[in-house]
Amino acid sequence: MSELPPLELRVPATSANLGPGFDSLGLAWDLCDRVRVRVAREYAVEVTGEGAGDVPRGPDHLIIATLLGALRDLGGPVPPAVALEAENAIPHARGLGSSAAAVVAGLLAAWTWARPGRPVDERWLLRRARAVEGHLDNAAPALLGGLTLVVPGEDRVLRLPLDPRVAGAAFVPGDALATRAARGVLPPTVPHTDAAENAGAAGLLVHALAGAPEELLAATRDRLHQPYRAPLMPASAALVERLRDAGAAAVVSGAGPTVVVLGTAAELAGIAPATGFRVRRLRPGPGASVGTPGD
Ligand SMILES: Nc1ncnc2c1ncn2[C@@H]1O[C@H](COP(=O)(O)OP(=O)(O)O)[C@@H](O)[C@H]1O
Ligand SMILES: N[C@@H](CCOP(=O)(O)O)C(=O)O
Repeated sequence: MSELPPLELRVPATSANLGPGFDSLGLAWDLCDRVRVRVAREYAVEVTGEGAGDVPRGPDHLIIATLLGALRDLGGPVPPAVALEAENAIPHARGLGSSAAAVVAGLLAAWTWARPGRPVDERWLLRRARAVEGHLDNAAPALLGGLTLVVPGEDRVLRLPLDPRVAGAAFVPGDALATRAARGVLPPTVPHTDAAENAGAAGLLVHALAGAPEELLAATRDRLHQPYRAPLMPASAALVERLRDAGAAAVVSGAGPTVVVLGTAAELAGIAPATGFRVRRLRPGPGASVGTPGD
């Protein structure tokens, strides 16, 4: 068991949905959590940065629980305990994919211990991620980086072309909102006209992100989730409206309450701060990586 090597992982923040691509489109950012795991005699968890005071310190820590469950699924080896050190940069419960990043970290660590030297089986990883998360639009870009598309119901992911001029600006509010709560307010059915608008906008968004950033404002309209969630995040909803009225392609990141603006770096240079939000400038980034410390 002690032959299992210590591992170091980096996993990015992600914005899922991007407006009309509910549960299907997602983008990885250059904002990463760093995690180290090693076999230990007793559980030990050291966390700095985001969520440091809130996350569990034992086997119920999301990364450790995911790692142990996945090792069992892969037929072991399951260590007696795990020591984990995390430097968290991704805010928790703000719509930037912190839980998907943690799940991808746990799954990649499990695969590396159980199948050393073998490239990760994407279908296995996505199936496991969906079992924990319930949707894959964060886990896919967290794993692969860049812009990704998943088709709900299929454990398959496509990496889509992304114009290198595209960047982002995230407005992160102080208040948290659990994704589970934000999914809970969505209605079981939506009007046909709204579904049709979203289908068209999602297609236009793929085109805009591939090389037509001037279309981003029209391409980021959403009727499927943001209107229903607005009462849970009134300040974010008001900010989206204000930014869009001023011509910026603002959307709710994931299930919110972070607001993200998509545009070229030149367009985003003019973005002003908003009261009650921390602003973080973002660039699209690579997917998760795993190695041994010091690699
Ligand atoms: N790095 C992490 N380590 C441990 N737990 C985490 C980590 N990231 C997220 N979590 C758990 O997931 C919760 C947030 O997940 P969720 O509501 O899906 O929001 P989001 O993924 O948008 O940040 C946190 O409150 C915490 O319980
Ligand atoms: N499609 C999901 C995305 C949730 O993303 P998160 O970063 O808020 O966890 C949804 O909209 O519920």
